[in-house]
Amino acid sequence: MPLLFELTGIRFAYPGRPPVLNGLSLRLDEGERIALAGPNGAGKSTLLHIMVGLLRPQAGTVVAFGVPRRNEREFHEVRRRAGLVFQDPDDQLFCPTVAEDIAFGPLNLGRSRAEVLEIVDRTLARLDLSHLRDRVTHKLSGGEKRLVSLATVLAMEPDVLLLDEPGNGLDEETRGRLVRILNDLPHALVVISHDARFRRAVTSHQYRLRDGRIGPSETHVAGGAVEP
Ligand SMILES: Nc1ncnc2c1ncn2[C@@H]1O[C@H](COP(=O)(O)OP(=O)(O)OP(=O)(O)O)[C@@H](O)[C@H]1O
Repeated sequence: MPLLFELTGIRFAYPGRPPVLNGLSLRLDEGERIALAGPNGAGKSTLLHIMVGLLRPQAGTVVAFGVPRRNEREFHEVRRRAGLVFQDPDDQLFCPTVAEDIAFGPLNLGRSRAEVLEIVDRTLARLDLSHLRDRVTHKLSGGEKRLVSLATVLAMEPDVLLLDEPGNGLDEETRGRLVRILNDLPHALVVISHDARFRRAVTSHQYRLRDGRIGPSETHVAGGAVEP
């Protein structure tokens, strides 16, 4: 079985800025669940965007689902199979209502109207969000938007979830619910989070992005089980 993702020697700099990522390598295997931590501005979001081809590295290779990906056509399939939940839900949600936002992806994939209605209801029920079905998206609370963002991605039935700070702004109870939801999903995961407890709850391996590269989290290196 090929690796889901294999990034090697990635170098990326925003125009006119020093490199954010510099010689970064990362592998994600089938069913694997990894967390990424690291200081603000270390390049964690940038990395997820590179994985799905929203940004192109200046050097290095991205192999996704066993195939080297370089151009837009090659990344198109990656974006269908790897569902990216953006750090800011307002980047994800753009339809008038929650149901329309969740329907957008599957409709774009050519699913029939009847299938899409079924997917919308099933996805909302899976996340315990059925009560939000006909709400106006931009009037949802921050936490509700975050969960609806996840719903829009799950509705596309991806193989891998790439989650950028999915627990941000959620109250304790809702964050617990998100942990249960994520642990019930069969997907491979890459989760960015500054919350060590959340990372430990939903992933099995933790890495730290610093100085443009990924290494094991300090606590793993030190052999300790407890993170600050
Ligand atoms: N479009 C852009 N143009 C120029 N610089 C950018 C752009 N987007 C991000 N950056 C810069 O690149 C660096 C990495 O940003 P990125 O969002 O990937 O970091 P991060 O590790 O996800 O941070 P955080 O933990 O604060 O979310 C930051 O210094 C950021 O200011």
